[in-house]
Amino acid sequence: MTWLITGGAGYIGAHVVRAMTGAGERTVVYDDLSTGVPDRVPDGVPLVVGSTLDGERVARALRDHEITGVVHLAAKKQVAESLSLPLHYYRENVEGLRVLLDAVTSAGVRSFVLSSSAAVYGMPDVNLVTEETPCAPLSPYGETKLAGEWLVRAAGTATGLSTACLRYFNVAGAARPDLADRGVSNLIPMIFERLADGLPPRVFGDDYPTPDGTCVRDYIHVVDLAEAHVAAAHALASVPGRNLTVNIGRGEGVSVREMIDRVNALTGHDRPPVITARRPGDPARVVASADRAAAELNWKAHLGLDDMITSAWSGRQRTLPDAHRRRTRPGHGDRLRRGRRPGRPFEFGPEGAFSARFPVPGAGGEMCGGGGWDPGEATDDTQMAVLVAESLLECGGLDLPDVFHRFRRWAAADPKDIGLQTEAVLTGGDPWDLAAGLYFQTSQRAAGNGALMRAAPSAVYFAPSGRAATMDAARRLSALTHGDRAAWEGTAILHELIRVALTGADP
Ligand SMILES: O=c1ccn([C@@H]2O[C@H](COP(=O)(O)OP(=O)(O)O[C@H]3O[C@H](CO)[C@H](O)[C@H](O)[C@H]3O)[C@@H](O)[C@H]2O)c(=O)[nH]1
Ligand SMILES: [Mg+2]
Repeated sequence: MTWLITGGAGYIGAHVVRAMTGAGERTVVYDDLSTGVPDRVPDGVPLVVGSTLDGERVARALRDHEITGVVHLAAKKQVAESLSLPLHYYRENVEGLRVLLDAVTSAGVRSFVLSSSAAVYGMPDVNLVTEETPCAPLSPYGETKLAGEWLVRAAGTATGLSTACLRYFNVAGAARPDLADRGVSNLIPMIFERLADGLPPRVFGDDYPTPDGTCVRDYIHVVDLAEAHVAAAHALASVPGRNLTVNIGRGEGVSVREMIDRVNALTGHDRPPVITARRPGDPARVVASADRAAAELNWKAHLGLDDMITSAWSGRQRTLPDAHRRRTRPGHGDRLRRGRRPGRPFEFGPEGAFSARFPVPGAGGEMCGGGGWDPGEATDDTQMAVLVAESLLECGGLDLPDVFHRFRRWAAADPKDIGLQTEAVLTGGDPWDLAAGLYFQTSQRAAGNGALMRAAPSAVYFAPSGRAATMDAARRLSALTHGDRAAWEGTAILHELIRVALTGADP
């Protein structure tokens, strides 16, 4: 069979592609490259750049490559982000799936495997979660996964399409360092971040009703998870008209504290964690019953926690080497001449990636380059804007020390370009709330440009809160790197203009 793997350039997708080709299946990757990276697609596997919201492009890919099965992994997957951008999640995860299924059922595809999540269960009050445990998702993300399962099952029942919904538990690890997860929003990468920064890992609450008081999860190696897709593909092919829903976990609980201890031990650290407040919405315990997977898919996990940790650690060493190794900094020109680096969605995106994700009717244009930047490459200002956006979403609001910390880590990682003032403030080693002011006192100079250029995410984020909140946040974000009040006011005015443009409010 020939399988279309949507999201095949992503972290999990890249592993699924390799497992499927390893099992002798032909594969084609379909990915909008919003978070996927073309480098992850193996040689010899075609890559079609497109969104699943683009029914025409999907239909053509199904036809051109004579697709007989689909594994659908393309989706948004950040729980916190889904709380602030629910409509975006419904569009990408539900509408994107509906359009895809429309094309799939018209094209005569026989099998469909959906990437679902334990997030459909919400806060399950059971020792082991079976597929019969009631679904009560707690986030728009989990809702979109559950709604996706409904779409898939209904389409299967109506048309005879064989379907499998795989409910992933907590995925970790990598087959090879270059395939590792590049995100940092889950427990293992977050422990790594803290250790690498010389900080104690954080435990989000130790007063849960669990043996050591910390949350318990079922961690599954991405290589095992990928094999579960092969097993599902085979199970569907052997019995047409099947509708399967299966947990993909190990059936073994690991607490946050146990995880931190193990990471410390395996990576040569000795940093006891700090206990912080609970993260809202975290269930105490989510551990799979893996019985149905064994019975229906003849699959079970083989790899353990140590493999997950050590393989993820090797991946991190490879993708973020500069941040913690380099102490001496090359000159500005040298930095601008440096070649590729792993990065943001459109950095070095191949032709077509931008317009595929953001189709503008009537405009055939792609981004242009200049000033040492390639077309579609994220400049230093854009990189800082992304840091602001990530901090707002991950912290659930304005956390100035966190933003400054992200800026400083970015500056220390030798970015391709950085403003002189921004660099001085971020690399000087002064505390976050003093650094910009101290620099201004001695230099008496602080251009407004840098703080202005990263305005978009905070302006969009605070727009619903009104003018005062928006301008106040703008000033404080500006003040992280710029000591001059003129810079703060300029940034505040730009925020307000964006807010007015977005909401139609009276300026
Ligand atoms: O620095 C950290 C990071 C995480 N945690 C804790 O570690 C546990 C695991 O957190 P993750 O964010 O790694 O994973 P979640 O279980 O919250 O969420 C994962 O499982 C969900 C399903 O339940 C969804 O699929 C989601 O996409 C996926 O990230 C949680 O108790 C969390 O509070 C900490 O204590 N400290
Ligand atoms: Mg610049």
